Amino acid sequence: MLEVKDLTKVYNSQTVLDIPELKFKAGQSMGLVGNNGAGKTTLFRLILDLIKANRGSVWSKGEDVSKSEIWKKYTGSFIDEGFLIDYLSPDEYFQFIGRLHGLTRGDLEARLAQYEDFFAGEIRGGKKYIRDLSKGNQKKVGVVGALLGDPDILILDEPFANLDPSTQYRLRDELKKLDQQTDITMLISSHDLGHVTEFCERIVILDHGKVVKDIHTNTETLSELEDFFIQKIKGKASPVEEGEAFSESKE
Ligand SMILES: Nc1ncnc2c1ncn2[C@@H]1O[C@H](COP(=O)(O)OP(=O)(O)OP(=O)(O)O)[C@@H](O)[C@H]1O
Repeated sequence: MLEVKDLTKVYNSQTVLDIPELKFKAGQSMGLVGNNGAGKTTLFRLILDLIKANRGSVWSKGEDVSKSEIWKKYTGSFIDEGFLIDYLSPDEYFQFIGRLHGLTRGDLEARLAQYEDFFAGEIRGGKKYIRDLSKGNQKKVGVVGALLGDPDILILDEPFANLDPSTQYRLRDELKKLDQQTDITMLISSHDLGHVTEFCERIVILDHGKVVKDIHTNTETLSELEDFFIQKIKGKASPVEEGEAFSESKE
């Protein structure tokens, strides 16, 4: 479904991402974790063809994302506010996204109605431009915008950041529901280990641009992750742990 091959990104002579191989099968949900600067956003930007790799490629349903546009139709994503059109109101923005996906007004309203609780009455029907919304409310607009096209692949960079606790739980439940009820492939980065272990069947840890753990989520995963990051503070975390890689036969 989605495959990263021998992917390298270098900034200022420093290799910030180096992933020999990473595969996601259709319907899989992956939580991407790692400390600040680990390379999570860089990986997502490369998958979305927003930046150019120094080496390697990303393949979506058999197409090289840097050489094809087809994947854009079935991929929903929200990386940061740069994805928004800040001089529009949220409703205008949703209408714009709806038109991109060929949704009728009725379809759009039906899809937006599902997120009424998530919006908590602060997003729709107002006169504010997106640029005047709080960071958390901008995030709500971006995340829902990414979901409106009913994507096969969903990529969200730190969707829980800036959201109040109640909204974080709402979003977590929405993503969990999506994971359980659809065949969507989700790649979600987060600094909240609890949220991603709650609904992602697979957790990948990036450290200094490398995949150092690739875990099938189980009841021990949260404590394994906590232990990994605690060991990092103590300077004891191991480099790439051989044999931990997610089985390739999953693909
Ligand atoms: N445009 C750029 N120019 C130079 N260096 C960059 C650029 N973009 C990212 N980097 C560097 O690449 C590394 C990885 O950054 P990235 O944003 O991918 O990390 P991250 O895991 O998403 O971090 P965070 O958790 O803080 O969001 C960092 O050292 C960052 O400074």
